[in-house]
Amino acid sequence: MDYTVQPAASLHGILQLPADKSISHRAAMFAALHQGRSTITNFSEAADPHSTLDCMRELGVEIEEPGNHTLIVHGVGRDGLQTPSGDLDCGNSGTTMRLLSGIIAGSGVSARLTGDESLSVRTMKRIIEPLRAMGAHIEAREDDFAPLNFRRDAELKPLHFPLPIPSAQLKSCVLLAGLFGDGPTEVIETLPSRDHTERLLNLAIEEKEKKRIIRSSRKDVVPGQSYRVPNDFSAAAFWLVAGAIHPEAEISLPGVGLNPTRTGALGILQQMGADMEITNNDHEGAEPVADIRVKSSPLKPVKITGEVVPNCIDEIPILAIAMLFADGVSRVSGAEELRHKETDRLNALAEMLESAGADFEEYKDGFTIKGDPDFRPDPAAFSSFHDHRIAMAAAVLALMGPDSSTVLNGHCTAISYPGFWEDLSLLTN
Ligand SMILES: O=C(O)C1=C[C@@H](OP(=O)(O)O)[C@@H](O)[C@H](O)C1
Ligand SMILES: C=C(OP(=O)(O)O)C(=O)O
Repeated sequence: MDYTVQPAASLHGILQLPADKSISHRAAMFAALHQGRSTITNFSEAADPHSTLDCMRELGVEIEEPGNHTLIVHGVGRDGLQTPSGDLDCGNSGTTMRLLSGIIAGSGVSARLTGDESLSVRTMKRIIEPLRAMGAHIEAREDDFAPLNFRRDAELKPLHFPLPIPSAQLKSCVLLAGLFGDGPTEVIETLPSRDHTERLLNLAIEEKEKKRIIRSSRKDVVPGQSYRVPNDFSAAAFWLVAGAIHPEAEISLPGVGLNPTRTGALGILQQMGADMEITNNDHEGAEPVADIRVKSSPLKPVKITGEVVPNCIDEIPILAIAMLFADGVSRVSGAEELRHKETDRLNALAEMLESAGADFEEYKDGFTIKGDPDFRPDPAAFSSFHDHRIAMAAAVLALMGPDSSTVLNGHCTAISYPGFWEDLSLLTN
């Protein structure tokens, strides 16, 4: 479905954001691996975490959804997963496929993991290699892509694994497989990526020579996952940028997850001069949360380099929109990973910004944008590339236009943010 976006005269309101997608996936998976009942509140209503729920049910885990965003998971423990009768359909969700692969490999259950058109062309070699080194048998299309077929005939061996890319999905996959092994599996991280897995599983972490060594083994007790999932910082980022670039804006976002391995975009927007206030700092389980308020702000250009990219990987499309309205040239480098998401996000941004008439140059690992506080995007029919984050970035850009624009296939926002279009109308009316 295509969505028409009218230019916004102002943006005002308080938004109840969707629950964090990364934490929702993990809450459901880890609750299943816990022996006993977990009650998770504020579980995400988005499509991706629901792909995870469907897979866990296929694996024999009883999950109740009594309403009001609550989930009751009757965990079966590490040895209680059952061979599924059909495929495990991971839908559009890279997190589901990569994390679940670690669990499937470890548990020894034979299973076939499938995905939609987008997920079926995302590389899985990164997880196949370490899982094979641990002893899992995996067959994949072209030895890289879904469908993935898993089989195992002996206990997994522990692995000492320096992460070749700063990916939280890869880190989590290996640590989850490690949970089933007798000896400790060690993942060595040089650039920190989101650490929800370590926090929620309470894994041992050693800091050594600026590296983090994270260990998992069968000795780790999988704790019950009874807590409230914080609201999604990655969803908040769209409104933080919209509020900062729009000349008549004030937006409040209560209860947002502010895990420091996720909030690179907050620091970047602060550096750009965004007028943001953070109050009511608190915790939901192992995760920090706070309220954020943003107001219209003159923005300065910024440089984002590879070291901070893992902490703002999903926010780079919307940060590019902020850069369009900054007073000068901004640059992003070390972000080649964006080419391996739901779509090639560097290419998608290039096409979006070209249709909008922006001054943009794409590189192999990033881009430069010549910003202008008076920039007005040309009205256009923006392609979403069926990628939720590209669709939402295009919508925020369209709010700044002189006339209405369209976001094609804008319903894909439901992958992470089912109420996105309603929230946009709430702010503009
Ligand atoms: O672990 C996670 O929940 C995620 C990790 C990131 O992917 P990579 O690990 O591939 O960087 C991120 O882009 C994705 O949206 C969610
Ligand atoms: C890349 C994303 O998710 P996943 O890898 O889980 O599909 C995302 O949500 O931006």
